[in-house]
Order: sequence, then C-alpha cells, then structure tokens
Amino acid sequence: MTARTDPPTLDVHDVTVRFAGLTALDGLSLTVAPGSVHALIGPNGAGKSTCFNVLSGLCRPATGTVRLGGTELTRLAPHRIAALGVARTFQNIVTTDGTVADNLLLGRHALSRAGFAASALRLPTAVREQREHRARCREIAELVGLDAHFDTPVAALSYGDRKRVEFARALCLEPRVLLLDEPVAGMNAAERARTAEVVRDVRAHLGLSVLLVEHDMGLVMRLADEVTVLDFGRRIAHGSPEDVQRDPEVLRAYLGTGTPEEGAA
Ligand SMILES: Nc1ncnc2c1ncn2[C@@H]1O[C@H](COP(=O)(O)OP(=O)(O)OP(=O)(O)O)[C@@H](O)[C@H]1O
Repeated sequence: MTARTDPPTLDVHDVTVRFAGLTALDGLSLTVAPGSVHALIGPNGAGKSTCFNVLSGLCRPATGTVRLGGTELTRLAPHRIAALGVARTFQNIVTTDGTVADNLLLGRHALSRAGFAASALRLPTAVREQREHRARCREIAELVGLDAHFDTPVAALSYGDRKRVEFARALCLEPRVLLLDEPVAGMNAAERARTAEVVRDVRAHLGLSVLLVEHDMGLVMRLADEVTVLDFGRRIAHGSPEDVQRDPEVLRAYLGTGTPEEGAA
C-alpha cells in the first residue's frame, strides 16, 4: 500500500449545537491538520459525541461551519460526507452478521461503480469490481491485523477484534479523515496497546488524519499530536498533550474525576 498525498485540513469553525434549552456545543472551533492525530477530550457530557455527530452529518449545527479543504460539509447528508472522505466509527460496536470480509465489503459499498442490476446479473464488470474490492478489503484487514480472521464470522471474534472490524470497515471507505469514537473502550491492556499500534500504522500507511475521542488518557497522550479539551460544550484548552496536561483549566474541569493523566473521565 502506498502513502497518498496529504489529506485536506478539517476545519471546524464556531459551531454551536443546541438541544432545547441545552447548549451542547458552544462556538467550538478546531482544526485537524493534514496527517495528524488530533484528540478531542473532556468530561462526560462535554460535547464530544455531539461534535462527531456534526462532523458526520448526523446533527445539524445552529451556527458555524465545517470544511474539508475547500469543501463545505456543514449540513450535508451523512452519505455525502462519507463520500467526500470523512468516515467514523461508533462507541458501540455496530458490525453486522457475516464474516469479517462481508463487513469490510459493506464499507466499500459507497465506492461501487457497478449498478445494482449489473451486480445482481453478475456482469463481467461487476464481477471484476467485486474482486478488486475484496482484494482491497484483504489489504486493509492485514493492516489492522485481521487477515487471519478474514473469512471468520464476526460473532466468533474477541471483543477487541470486533472493534477492529469496525475500524477496518471505516477504512474501507478510503477516508482522508477518520473519526475514531472511543476505539479502546472496553478493551484489556493488551488489546489497547495493539489498537494504538494499529492507529499509528494506519496513519503512516494510508496517510490520513485522525480525530480521536477517547477517555483513555494514556492512549491520548501517546498518540495525539494535538489535543482539544471541551467542557460544557466550550473549548477550554488546546495544544500539545504535554501543555494540555498542565493546563489549570483542564485540571479544574477534571476535578472530581481525577486528572486527565489518570484517565478516569
Ligand atoms: N439528542 C440529544 N438531545 C438532548 N440532549 C442531548 C442530545 N445529545 C446530547 N445531548 C446532551 O448534550 C450534552 C453533550 O453530550 P455529548 O454526548 O456530546 O457529550 P460527550 O462529551 O460525548 O459525553 P460522553 O463522554 O459521556 O460520551 C450532554 O449534556 C447531553 O446530555
């Protein structure tokens, strides 16, 4: 697999989201630099998932803009945003029945050129395309360490491997920016370390940017180039992992749940 050109900058500008009387995001701005890992952290209810929902088109902001390079994503439908190169994973595993290969092929669906009829009739172009998609899925399975399980039913896999299937399926969309929502939640120490390695490898090999929401502060501090800290929908700090860990506002926001370093948020 060859590295591609740098992904476009993802730019979130002054985004506000309100639910009835509650302001879930309050003028949030952040920039995910090309090829970087940018972590979005904050205590429970700070607005991290709401931010992901805006970025992936599941939630429409009251004000503000989201741009990927020169393209405005704000208020586009989720499938359009995905087609423009922003893929996401979810906190909870949402794999379907079937094998790892079946799940990864679902991730290629948006990239299929052959129409439904051509596929159903197994016309040569559709068959060739399907073969190419399968080969690419196998490459991605190798990259995330699932190659040995390619034809295994997802239901037979460990929790950590199932989380990686979801990760790999998002990669099958060939995203330029990957939104990773708590990729190591519920994993044991060995699985966490393995997933951190996989994120690093994926970034290096596929040349994409990552926006990471994660409560495991050890992982955030090891993986992130930049960190944005949210509290009550507002950005209270931004900088390198080292700077953010020392920021008095951040320590205050985490009081009662431990410091960010302790990762009990
Ligand atoms: N659909 C909704 N309707 C009403 N309120 C919502 C909705 N979604 C989120 N909220 C509220 O918006 C605020 C931000 O929630 P959000 O889930 O984005 O926080 P979070 O930082 O992702 O939290 P966690 O770490 O617990 O996942 C919370 O007060 C939450 O209760």
